[in-house]
Amino acid sequence: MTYRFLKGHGTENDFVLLPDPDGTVHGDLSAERVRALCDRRAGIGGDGVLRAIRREDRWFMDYRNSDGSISEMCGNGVRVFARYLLDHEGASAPLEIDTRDGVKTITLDGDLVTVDMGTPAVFDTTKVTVGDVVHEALHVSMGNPHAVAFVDSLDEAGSLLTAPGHDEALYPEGVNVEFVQRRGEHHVAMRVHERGSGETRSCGTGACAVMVAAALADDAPRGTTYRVDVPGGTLRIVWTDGGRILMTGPAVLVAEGQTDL
Ligand SMILES: N[C@@H](CCC[C@H](N)C(=O)O)C(=O)O
Repeated sequence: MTYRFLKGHGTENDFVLLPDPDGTVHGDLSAERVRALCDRRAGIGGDGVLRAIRREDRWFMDYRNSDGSISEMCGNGVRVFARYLLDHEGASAPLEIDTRDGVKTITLDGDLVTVDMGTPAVFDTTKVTVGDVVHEALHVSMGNPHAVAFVDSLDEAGSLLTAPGHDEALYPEGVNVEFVQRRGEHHVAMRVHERGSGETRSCGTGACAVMVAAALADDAPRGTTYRVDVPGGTLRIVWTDGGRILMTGPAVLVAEGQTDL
């Protein structure tokens, strides 16, 4: 069967988007299909799949990592998803998108897309390991799990071809690990190993977790905007007086086509 897809990215975190308004085109969307679509040599290529399902008055983002696993939330993905709804489904901002982590509100700032990512949950510190080196990391949930480790140089993250070691009991379903280097006042840079996708060029929820860890370490007043550089670009993130995280960044659709993968 041939079906429609679009390809897009947010700070080079890239996705295959599958329009499936009635939820009937893709059935259960097997992990095998997701892996085939995300394969960078034999498929379309992507860090994950965004399936767009219409549910009564809202669209639902069914997000899958490139290994076929399901995650609660994808920050870059939801901006790309919003771009699709704005450009192809007649939506206008502000708009609401349903996710496994609840409803996210989207606004526009010129070409950039802002997502209200909700309230972070901050837990105790934990440990992550790269080779023999143990790093202290802060456990932050942005709906999905993160461990944020500050380093003097992003090279300390190593190749990130394999997942950093982590506390299996704390993260029974795996964790996204961010390594952060300070670049200046309210300015950090990060690399990430994403659960289910490996090292990616950006992770929106990861950048929010990093901002939260940096703001807590800096004792920064609420309302301070942080610049978070990722290998694929820059995100701007603020922790509001109301305790919510707002993330602003690009969202681009680059291709559209038909596939029978
Ligand atoms: N790239 C995403 C996060 C995708 C999900 C993550 N790999 C997980 O398993 O939790 C983002 O931009 O937030």
